[in-house]
Amino acid sequence: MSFITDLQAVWSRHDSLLCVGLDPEPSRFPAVLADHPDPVFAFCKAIVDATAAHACAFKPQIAHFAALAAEDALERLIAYIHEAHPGIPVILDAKRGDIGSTAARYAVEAFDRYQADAVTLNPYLGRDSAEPFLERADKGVILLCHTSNPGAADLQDLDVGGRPLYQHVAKIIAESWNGHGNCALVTGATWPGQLGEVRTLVGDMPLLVPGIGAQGGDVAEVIRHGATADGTGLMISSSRAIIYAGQGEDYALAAGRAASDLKDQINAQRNSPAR
Ligand SMILES: O=c1ccn([C@@H]2O[C@H](COP(=O)(O)O)[C@@H](O)[C@H]2O)c(=O)[nH]1
Repeated sequence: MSFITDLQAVWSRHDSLLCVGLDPEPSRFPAVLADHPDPVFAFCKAIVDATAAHACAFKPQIAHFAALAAEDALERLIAYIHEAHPGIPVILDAKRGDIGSTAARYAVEAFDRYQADAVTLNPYLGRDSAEPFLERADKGVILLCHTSNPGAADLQDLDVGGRPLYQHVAKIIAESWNGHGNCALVTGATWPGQLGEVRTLVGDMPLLVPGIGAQGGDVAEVIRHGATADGTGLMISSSRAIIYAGQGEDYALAAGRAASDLKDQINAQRNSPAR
């Protein structure tokens, strides 16, 4: 199995395009974890178990672990997801990008140390910077194309020879970097027009779409502009709106309900006659 085949299988098995983001921030943890000896792992594990049935992927963001010196918790968490919820891909959101020799070490970090199924990369150092990741044909390589933040337009929308820069990124990756069929692109939910342009340029390539929930993206717009003809093609990511849905002892239950509700909202749009 590979990242892409696992993703296609879980889209169908869980009838879900929802990617659950894991961004632990201890200041937002429920009081019940205050004296826990291993709070980051315990919090994330509870969220994973409560949301797994509704998820097509998990996306831990590495800075949220590294800032806490909790890389060990991240390693154990990914191992736990593979063991307890096999077949649900883990995307390490690390946005790596560096010269080839360093990129090779980042690939070892993501795929061998952390055992991630896919990793996010910044493509702006060019093809050689992505090569150590691209050559791992069973792993997913998810490259920033049009990000969800307000400043995304500053550079990514700049006109370059009659086309915005992000469209060049989409075309180059689809036409040249995707020789192993293991590429995907990050396109933010908060920029639905650009999401639609990317979909047109890259065919059925999977798109990781952050920006639903805390950043205010619109589910209907994402499905309308981003879904493939068969109603898949998307990993629609939400972190804070799911993992901090509840503050009490039942925080994991609340996260499970938030994930289930968002999955249902997404599916209602996938099945809408207006699509
Ligand atoms: O364009 C991008 C790329 C990555 N992210 C990451 O996704 C989550 C979003 O968290 P929410 O709580 O759902 O807003 C976070 O880890 C970002 O680093 C993104 O938001 N936009």
